[in-house]
Amino acid sequence: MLESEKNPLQGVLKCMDKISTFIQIHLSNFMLPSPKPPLFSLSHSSKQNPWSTHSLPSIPLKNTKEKSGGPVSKEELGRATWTFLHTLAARYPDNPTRQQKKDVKELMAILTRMYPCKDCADHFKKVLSENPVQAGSHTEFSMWLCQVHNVVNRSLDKPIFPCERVEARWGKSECPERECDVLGSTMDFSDTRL
Ligand SMILES: Cc1cc2nc3c(=O)[nH]c(=O)nc-3n(C[C@H](O)[C@H](O)[C@H](O)COP(=O)(O)OP(=O)(O)OC[C@H]3O[C@@H](n4cnc5c(N)ncnc54)[C@H](O)[C@@H]3O)c2cc1C
Repeated sequence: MLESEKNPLQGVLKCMDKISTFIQIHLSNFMLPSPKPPLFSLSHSSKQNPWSTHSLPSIPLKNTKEKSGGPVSKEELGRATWTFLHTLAARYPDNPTRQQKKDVKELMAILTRMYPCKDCADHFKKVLSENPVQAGSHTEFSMWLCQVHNVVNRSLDKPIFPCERVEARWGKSECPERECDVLGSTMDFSDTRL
């Protein structure tokens, strides 16, 4: 005698079980599709990206020595900060306003508190206390910055930079329509698109 003949409900239950399994398999296929390749990639090789013909162009990484993302090293942070500071000094006006003098002093003081390398910030605080900021003119500020950079260089056994060459290294490049001018006379900071 068959099982379903013993209990007619047994056959119905088995059938429902099969239907339930079928639905579960198809639902999971629908909700978890096979992984698709990324829309675009920073890699140089189009072979790695089968969708490359439909994607945005690859962005070449400028400096292959430096990492393309993630936290920066102490050296990268230092280079970027010195680049910012020397560029700022290169654009610093011959006759700064009282506010501009105040701003650069404050910027240096902020570095001693907030520079994201605690040892460097502490060391720079000491350097500043022995070499107070001189920002009375463009030449004064860029020379002062060169000298304090040299104090840091010396402490790290790095070569001393010849400060008479600071203008050649960091000096004003061509800035069409004075767009790099630190005076701010041509910049409208109230423009929210900036
Ligand atoms: C405020 C500050 C404090 C720091 N303190 C520390 C610290 O305590 N310990 C630590 O390990 N690192 C510190 N660093 C980082 C360190 O100074 C270097 O930036 C880092 O070691 C990378 O050095 P680099 O050889 O690539 O050239 P960097 O010193 O970063 O210089 C970048 C470029 O500036 C030019 N340059 C070099 N010297 C001068 C100068 N005197 N005037 C003008 N231009 C110059 C050169 O062309 C050089 O390639 C500090 C950085 C900053 C901004």
